[in-house]
Amino acid sequence: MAALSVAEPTKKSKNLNVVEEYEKTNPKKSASFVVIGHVDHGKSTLMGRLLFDLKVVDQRTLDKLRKEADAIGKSSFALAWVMDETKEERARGVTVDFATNYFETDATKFTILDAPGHRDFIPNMIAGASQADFAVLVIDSSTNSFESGLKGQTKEHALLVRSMGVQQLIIAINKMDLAEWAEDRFTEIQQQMSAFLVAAGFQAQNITFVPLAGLTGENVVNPVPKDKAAWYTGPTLVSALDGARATTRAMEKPLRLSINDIFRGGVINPLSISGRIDQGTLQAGDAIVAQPAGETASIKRIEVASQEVDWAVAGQIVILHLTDIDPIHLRHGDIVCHLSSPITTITEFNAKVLAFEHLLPGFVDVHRGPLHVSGKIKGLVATLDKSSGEIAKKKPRIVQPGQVARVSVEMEKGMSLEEGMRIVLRSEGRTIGAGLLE
Ligand SMILES: Nc1nc2c(ncn2[C@@H]2O[C@H](COP(=O)(O)OP(=O)(O)OP(=O)(O)O)[C@@H](O)[C@H]2O)c(=O)[nH]1
Repeated sequence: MAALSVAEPTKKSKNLNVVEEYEKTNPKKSASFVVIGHVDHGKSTLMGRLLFDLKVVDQRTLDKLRKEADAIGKSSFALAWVMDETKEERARGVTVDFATNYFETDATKFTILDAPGHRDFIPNMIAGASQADFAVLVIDSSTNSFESGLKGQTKEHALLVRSMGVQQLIIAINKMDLAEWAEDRFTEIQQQMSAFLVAAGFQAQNITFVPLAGLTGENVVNPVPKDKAAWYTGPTLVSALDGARATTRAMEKPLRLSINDIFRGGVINPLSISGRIDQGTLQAGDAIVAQPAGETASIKRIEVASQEVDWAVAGQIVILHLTDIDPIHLRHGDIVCHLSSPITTITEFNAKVLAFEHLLPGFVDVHRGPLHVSGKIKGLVATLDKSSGEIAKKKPRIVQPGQVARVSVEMEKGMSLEEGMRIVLRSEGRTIGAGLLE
């Protein structure tokens, strides 16, 4: 008698044309963004306000947070805690996902990547920015705050997301209540920021400025009343978010999904992974390989936003339940590909990077998403013009902070990388540069 197999049979693929299936659904646009800005400029409060006014968070939750905040004499923090609250909620649920928040408007499904308020903000921000379609830069407009932010993280964050390939910015000029909704204050900040951002390589038409107040809510979801700011006729934050250009969904490209989380040992789903599909499509029954582990598996079931689905496309964050896999070698940060078109694993590359500190040939850690490998900058190929990308100077001896340069890098071990991927160079725990693989 044949031995009984305890393994569940591999699910048969329906062999769908996923791109066609997707088009049939007449899909809503979807977009993801990071929230950046100097400490205390109001990032968390603004996102809390947005989620509350869009009714993602209900009055009861906010009342509860208000009570807790009042109890420690910090009533204004209730809105800022909304993001943490939704995170915790999710952590208690079954479909634990990374620290993101979802919301929808009539036009768009949004993902807020990298909820602000993390202690270790820069590395998180880099990870978030490397997946973002655009960034919301929050600036405190009140007296002296904008100015001190400029010396602090306002510029640094803007440069950082630019170097990670983010091209669109929404500038939330916040705390306008404290600036008494003064038009000249808004204009002053807008002019200074525009000059800086254009010099940093953003195109003026890709930057939208919105005056608002996260704490009191004007111009976030609801327009500012005319008696407060008759001079402003532009969009609210939500309409600016809706107006952001649609994601270029790289659906036709080979599947690439960076593993964000691995869940082992469930009874129904012994091995599941989550992550965002950066490009390509997938469907139940697909044969996949995680690189560089080289671990193969079959997709048994797919979940998107807690719903079981037959397929998923670039831009979606998915949970994949896998079979036929030996999970030992799977790692956070591995890239899931179709078995038929795996990503290459390389040990050398050229990259276009923005320097945060002086760059010289020498040792660096190369980070891609959550993974990193030791390596070295072999050579400084050229410095580049920030806006045109043309060569400014060949073989510089050193690259200054703020400059963009092409560098050649060698790694001690292979990493799965390909053109267009975003990498970060760190040395002694500090980010010294970030950019794109060429
Ligand atoms: N008056 C006024 N105060 C605000 C506004 N938005 C935020 N604040 C206050 O500014 C302080 C900082 O707000 P947070 O939302 O914690 O700032 P953050 O940028 O998220 O701070 P970190 O996460 O620590 O970087 C809090 O006391 C808020 O209540 C606003 O629109 N008006």
